[in-house]
Amino acid sequence: MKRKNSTKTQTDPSKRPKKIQQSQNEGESINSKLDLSLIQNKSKPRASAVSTYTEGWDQIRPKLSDKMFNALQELGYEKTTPVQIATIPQLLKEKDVVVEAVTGSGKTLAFVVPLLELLDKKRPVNNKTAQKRISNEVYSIIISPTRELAQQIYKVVLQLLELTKSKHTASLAIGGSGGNEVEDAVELAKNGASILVGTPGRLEDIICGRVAGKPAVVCKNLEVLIMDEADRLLDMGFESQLKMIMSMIPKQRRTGLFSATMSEAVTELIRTGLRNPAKITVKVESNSLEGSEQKTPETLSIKYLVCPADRKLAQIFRLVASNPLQKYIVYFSTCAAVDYFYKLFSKYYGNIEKINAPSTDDKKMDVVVSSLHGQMDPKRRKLTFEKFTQLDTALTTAILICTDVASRGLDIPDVDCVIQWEPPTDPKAFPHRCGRTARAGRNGLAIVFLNPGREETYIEFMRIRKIPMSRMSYLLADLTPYQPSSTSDPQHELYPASSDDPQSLSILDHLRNSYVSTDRDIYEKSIKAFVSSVKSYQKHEASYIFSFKHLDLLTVANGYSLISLPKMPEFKSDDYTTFFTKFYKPNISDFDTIPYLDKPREKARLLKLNQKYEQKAHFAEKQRHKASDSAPSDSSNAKATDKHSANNSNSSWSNNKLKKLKRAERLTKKLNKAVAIERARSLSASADASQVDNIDDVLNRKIGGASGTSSLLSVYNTKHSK
Ligand SMILES: Nc1ncnc2c1ncn2[C@@H]1O[C@H](COP(=O)(O)OP(=O)(O)OP(=O)(O)O)[C@@H](O)[C@H]1O
Repeated sequence: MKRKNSTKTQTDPSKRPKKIQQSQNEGESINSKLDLSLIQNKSKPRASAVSTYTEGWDQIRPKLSDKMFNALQELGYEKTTPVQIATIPQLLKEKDVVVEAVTGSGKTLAFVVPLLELLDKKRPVNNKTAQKRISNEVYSIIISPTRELAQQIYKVVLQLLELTKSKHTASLAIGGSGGNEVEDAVELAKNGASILVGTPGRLEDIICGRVAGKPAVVCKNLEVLIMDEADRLLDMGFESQLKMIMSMIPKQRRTGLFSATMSEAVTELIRTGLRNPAKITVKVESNSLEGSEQKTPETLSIKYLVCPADRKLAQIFRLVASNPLQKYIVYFSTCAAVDYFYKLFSKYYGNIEKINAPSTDDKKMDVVVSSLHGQMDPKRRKLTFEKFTQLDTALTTAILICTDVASRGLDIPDVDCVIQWEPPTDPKAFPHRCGRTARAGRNGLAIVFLNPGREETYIEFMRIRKIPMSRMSYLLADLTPYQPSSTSDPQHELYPASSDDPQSLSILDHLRNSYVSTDRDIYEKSIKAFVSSVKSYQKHEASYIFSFKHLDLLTVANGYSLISLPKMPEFKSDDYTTFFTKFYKPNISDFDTIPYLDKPREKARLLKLNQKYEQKAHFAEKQRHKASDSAPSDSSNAKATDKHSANNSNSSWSNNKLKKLKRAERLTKKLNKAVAIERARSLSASADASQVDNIDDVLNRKIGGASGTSSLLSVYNTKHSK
């Protein structure tokens, strides 16, 4: 892993790619074989620190306009990257393109530059033409799968429009942006925008008129359609929107599909939406895959770390401790897992809740934790993304915890390390996640955790897909790499026995005791996170590697610092006992007693709980009346019972009565409990929220385990207190 004073890299001009093979022929693959020898450089990278520089912008044919050339120089883009030198001429020559090039290789400029140049050539906007132009005309559409990526592309477009002093305009069309959709559509209908950048659903609304009742824009003179992350657009189920948009725009247009990974599904899109496209594939010569190319940038080092699921958290904390003042992205598979681990990380690093708040002075913090996932409010997503992007790692360590919503296309400068808690369910997402680091020629490290055993096959699985990985050593508590002794059990070749690294597991107990069992919000999040992650594991496309039946669920649960196991069919009844004996010795017997730390929320919860018990009590009383009305007298009942046991007869009448009586007896007991609780509540009704703990004490004593797990815990506690 890169140390703080080691550097990100810049290519020595003398070591520029020796050979870039290009084909101007349609349908022929363009193979840019790159010699990516790098040199260390002590300074922070500049925008131009692209190790894959090839030719100058002036080498592009047909030539770029002077104003575009100058704008690119002004932005610090001194040379083109291979994908740019290969793609821009094709689009300028009005050819359709399908472009596959590794992450961080500069695909955005590869379509934005020719798009602006084409519009200036084919649809110039000046005083004369402006009069001829239909006011709400759109000349170009760029489609992106996510809001964040659309916003990022939009920024690049605006920057170049401004620097080239273009009269063209651009507009952002993304769902849930917090704006008024109707107003936006009316504004577009009035003034139009030469370029629309957006997500498929929102673009479809605007183009097909779903918002304003009729199309907000006129597309009959549309020149260029770009679909970025094309395979992802299809994976996300946007095919119908894409088809609808394509049906509303002229067939005589230029179309470009871009991604770092192309899938089978894209073939159909190419067939229906593109006309004889040039296929451009930028390949990277691999050092690790001998004689072959790889599908990830050469400056990206991908490592796997094999360890049991309950050591991952400690490994991450140790990694961060051994490499502070860096930017980390940690991927989880579900939104619920992100929410939970965001809380745990923030608590662990001691800056909970300040992080995503707008007014925080991040610079004062040592470790800034933030989170991002698709179910977050769009405004918060935007804010978090911007803040993480702007954080300066000279002053702070920054950790972004996220789902795959942040795996595609996002260009966050200076991300040093990407950590994957587990491989993504869709193997295609893997290089995209890794590719959030090592962008534009900088060095970067991506680490993926693998459970020992079957999951280690993933290394070969990725190698076949031209994604090389190497092993990373397990970090010990003193932050040195683990080295097995010659006498070590072969099972512990990759990581030590838990008895040799007790700190790794004691971190989990610390988190449980300090946070999960003291804050109901975190406790509930822990359960949701675990359940959602287990479900997600079952969805792995490579299910023969990620075999659910081989997953050690109890170790996974321990890795989540759970204090109770959720009721899931996947757990056998003795799993509960195993968990509470082997992994966690609970110090809590009733989960109803865990309070929300947020006082109004806790008050509302207690009120609800109270109502629940009142209802139960009411019901119990009704049942008792019913039972005593219809039951024979005690003596006759006793007689019946005696008779029943003496004769061992199975008279259905007496059996039913007996059951009813027993039920009534149970309900009466519950009623008595509820009455006692009610009494305790009315005593504390006038008490303020600070007395909540006392109420919990009462609850703790009076209410039995609410779930199967709590009863088990009670059994466990009883046994141990003996
Ligand atoms: N010619 C260039 N010279 C220097 N930097 C460049 C050049 N072109 C692009 N970059 C920078 O490279 C970074 C990555 O570019 P971009 O986001 O377009 O990559 P990408 O290929 O689209 O990656 P992904 O597949 O992850 O979406 C950006 O920060 C961009 O500013």
